[in-house]
This record gives sequence, C-alpha cells and structure tokens, in this order.
Amino acid sequence: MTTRPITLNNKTDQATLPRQQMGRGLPRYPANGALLEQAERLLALSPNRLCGDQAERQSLSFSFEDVELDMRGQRWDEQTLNALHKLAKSTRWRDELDRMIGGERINHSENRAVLHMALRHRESGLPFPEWATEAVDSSLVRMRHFAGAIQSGTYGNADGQPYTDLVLVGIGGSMLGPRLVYEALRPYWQPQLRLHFLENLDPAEFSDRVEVLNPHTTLVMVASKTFTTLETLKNAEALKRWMAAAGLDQEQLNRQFIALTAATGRAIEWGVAEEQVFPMWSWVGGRFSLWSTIGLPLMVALQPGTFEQLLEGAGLMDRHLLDADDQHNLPLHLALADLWNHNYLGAAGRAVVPYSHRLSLLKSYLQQLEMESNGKGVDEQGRSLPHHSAPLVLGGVGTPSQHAFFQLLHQGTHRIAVEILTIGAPESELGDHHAWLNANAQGQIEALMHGSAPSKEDAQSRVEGGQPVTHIRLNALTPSALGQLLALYEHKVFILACLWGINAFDQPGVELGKQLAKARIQPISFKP
Ligand SMILES: O=P(O)(O)OC[C@H]1O[C@](O)(CO)[C@@H](O)[C@@H]1O
Repeated sequence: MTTRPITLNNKTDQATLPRQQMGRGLPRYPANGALLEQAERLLALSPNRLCGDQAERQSLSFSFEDVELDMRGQRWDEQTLNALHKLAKSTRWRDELDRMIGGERINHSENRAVLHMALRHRESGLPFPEWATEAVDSSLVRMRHFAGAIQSGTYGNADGQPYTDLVLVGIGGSMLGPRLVYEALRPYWQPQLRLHFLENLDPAEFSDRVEVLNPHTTLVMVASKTFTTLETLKNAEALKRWMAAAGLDQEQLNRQFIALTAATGRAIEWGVAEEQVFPMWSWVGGRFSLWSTIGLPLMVALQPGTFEQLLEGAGLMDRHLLDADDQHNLPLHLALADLWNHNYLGAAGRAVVPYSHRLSLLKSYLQQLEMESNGKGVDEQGRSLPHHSAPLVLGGVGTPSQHAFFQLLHQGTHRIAVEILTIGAPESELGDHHAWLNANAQGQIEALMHGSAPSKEDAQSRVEGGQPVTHIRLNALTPSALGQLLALYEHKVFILACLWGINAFDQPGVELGKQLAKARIQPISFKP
C-alpha cells in the first residue's frame, strides 16, 4: 500500500496513514479489515458530503425518555454502523451484562460482583440477587428516615439544635458524583441546610470551608468506601480538631460525625459511633457509588423525593440498556462512537462540553468514570493491549470553552471527538440568554461538522470541519433526566470495557503513587 507523507495540519490526511498507524494497532476483531476500509472511505469524503443526506442521517439519532443522542455529526454512516453492530455482537457484551445483573463476580481482579445497578432495582425491576436488593431496600429506608429527621430538626446536635450545614469529606468516587448532582440540582436545594465539600489535602481548601461554618451546627459526613484514603482521613481529623478547639466535648463530637463506608469496622475504630455508620458494599465500585449511602448527603440536602427521582431516572436507563435492541440502544451507540473515533479514526481524545452552567462538574465526574475505569493497558488475561483503551477526556462548559480550547478543536492538528450537551427548557428566564446559549451550541456543532465554505478562504482562516460530534439533548435538567444521563455514561463505560476486553471495575494503577507518597512523607523543615 503506497502512502503520501503525513501532513499533520490536515486531519483528513489521516486517511492516507498506513493502517497500522491509525491509532495504536487495533482491537483483535476479525472485522477489522472491513472497518478500516470504511474508515478510509469516510475520512476521504469531504465533511460536507458526509453530512449531506439529512434524510438518511435521521436514522443516526436515538432517543429515550428525556435524552436524545443526535449522532448525525459522527463520521459514520449506516454501513459503518452496521459493521460496528456486528462487531459489538461478536464480543457478547450482553452475556456479560446478564452475568453482572445476576451478581456474578465479573470484577475478576478483585473477585467482586458489580451491582451498582441494583441500587435502583425498584425503578428498573431487573432481576438482581435478593441478597443485594434486600440490603439496598433496608439501607434506603434508614437513609430516608435519617434525612427526614435532620430536615425536620428532630435529629440535631447533642444540644438539640438543628444542623445548619453539612460537610461531605471524601475524594474520587466518594465525592465527584454527589458534588456534581448537588451543583446540577440547585433549584432543589433545601433552603435551611447547606452542603459543603472538602476533598483536597491542601490546607487552603480546609480554611475556605470552615471559614463559613459554625462548629456547633455542622454535621460531617465522612465518605470513604475503604476508610483508608489519606486525604479523607486527614481532612476528617482536621475537622474533629477544629470542633474540639471550639469547645465540643466527646459526646458532641460523636453526634456530629457520620461515616458512609464499606469498611464499617475501620470507621468505628477511627471514632465514628456505630449507630452513625451507614454501610455500603464491596459490590458497589467507588465511581459507581453515587446511588448508595454515598448519596446520603444529597438525600439530606435536597428536597424530599429528589434523590428518589434521580434513582428513578437511572433505573429507567438500566431497563433501556437491557430492553432496547441494538439499533435503538443509547449506551451502545455512545460506546460505538468512542470505539470508532479512537480505535479506527485515530481521535486523540473527547471533549465534553455541556452548554449548562449547572453541569460544570460533569467533565471531572466523567474523567474519573471513564479514565479510571477504562484507562488500562492490559486485558482481562493480563496480556498487553495492542490498541488504545479509554481516550483522554477534556472539556468545560459552553460558552466559556469556546473562548478557551475550541480554537484547537477547529484548527488544531489532533482529531478530537466532541460531545455537546444542551438543555431544552431553561431553569429560569433572562431575556434571550437561553436562546443564545443554544444557538451557540448549534453554531459550534455546525462549524465542527462542516467547517467553513471551501471557496474563498485563505489557509489561515479555513476551518476544515469533520470533527466527530454527538449532540446530547436533555429535555430539562430534572433529577430524573440527570439520573438517566449519568446511567447512560456508566453503561457506555461498561460496554466499552467489554469491547476492549478489559476490566472496568478495578484501578490498580493509582496505588503506586500512594505508596510512594507514604514512603516519602517526612516532617518538612523550612530554613528561616
Ligand atoms: O472511597 P475511598 O475508598 O475513600 O476511595 C476514594 C477514591 O480513591 C480511588 O480508589 C482512587 O485512588 C477511587 O477509585 C475511589 O473512588
């Protein structure tokens, strides 16, 4: 096969790369040859020709409940999609899904079941093992009771005063989900209780948090699946010292610390009273734990019923994952787009851009969900992967991101897939702001897809187009719609792991740095 030299500032020239250089090799699929031919064919088409036939491309949009995936901006067509469907089928991801729902220990490296979906089993009605659903139900009853008592003021501090503030202390999966949901659902906040977040070791964050808190009316929720995480334990200890310095005695302190953890013994040993420990389970992964007791601060700080609506939305998406056939399955299509873009079209990453101020934390949440789950270099058998796994996830909110990194998306040398989210109904009116917000999203989508008119422009101003774009529309940012969206991403991650042959549910790579930090900690002395 003869090739022209690679011209890095022309993304369509990737079509001329030798096959083995399109990405880092390819997954071990028998269908690779056919798919590479498709990739070459589509990359050679001008973006305008690719996007041309709107009628045909209508079939490249998928919707379910409050979520619509408009995937007409992807560099694919029905032929490609058919080939990708065949490939996905050959990986038997649905069999793995059945094993997951059945409670089999599909997280082989940790020998654990993976049952975060059972946390919303009432809403999906899927057949999880009874031992899991019973544990979930009794935990939810206890959480609801506790949240109600705090909200009504019947459960206050040791002196009977109602709490004014909650602090969630945690990091990673024990922080990112609750924080994203709290920020996203601001219209559902309880007016008399404010939720705060403390995650970083940096003392600057600690002092910012306590500055606005009253030590006597602050309830601390220490969220840690393992109850060994350095940042979380250090911050919890610092809060305890801060309260003790304000004069709280042991009884008062006991009342103001709650633990959300799978390591109940460790939490008690650390000093949380047994009746203040809310257990979670080894079969819920940290980054999938928002729906468990890790969500307790949300149940307390959001209006009654809001957390349940979030669960309901996620449960609807779980049911959809199982019931919808491949041709209409939203999580499957999101996964196929990632596979196609990163393994076949050579995209270096994916930019997630919600045109919603309330979703400004979505990028960080997805970075953990996707990169910690699927950022792996070996397959389930421990063999080195011959191909890329999770892409880099970058992003930020629209419109500010347009004035930050969009230049690179439009004219840079990397192919970057883009996911643009918009919300149909605005939360509040401010003249024509919402209309402008969505018009900007639409304008960017068109520019990314089609680029500028080929005719008169000089090379410097020409926008080439052809960046793969998915437009996700949510009807409104309700708790249910948010639950649907987050479960959609969870399922995409699961399907991709099946397609790539990796375990999405462990994270051994993050341990080394933790060990090295422990070996290096010494009192730091500053010379005057
Ligand atoms: O909930 P824990 O046990 O404190 O862990 C916090 C986070 O740390 C990690 O283990 C990564 O270091 C994540 O997977 C997890 O969500």
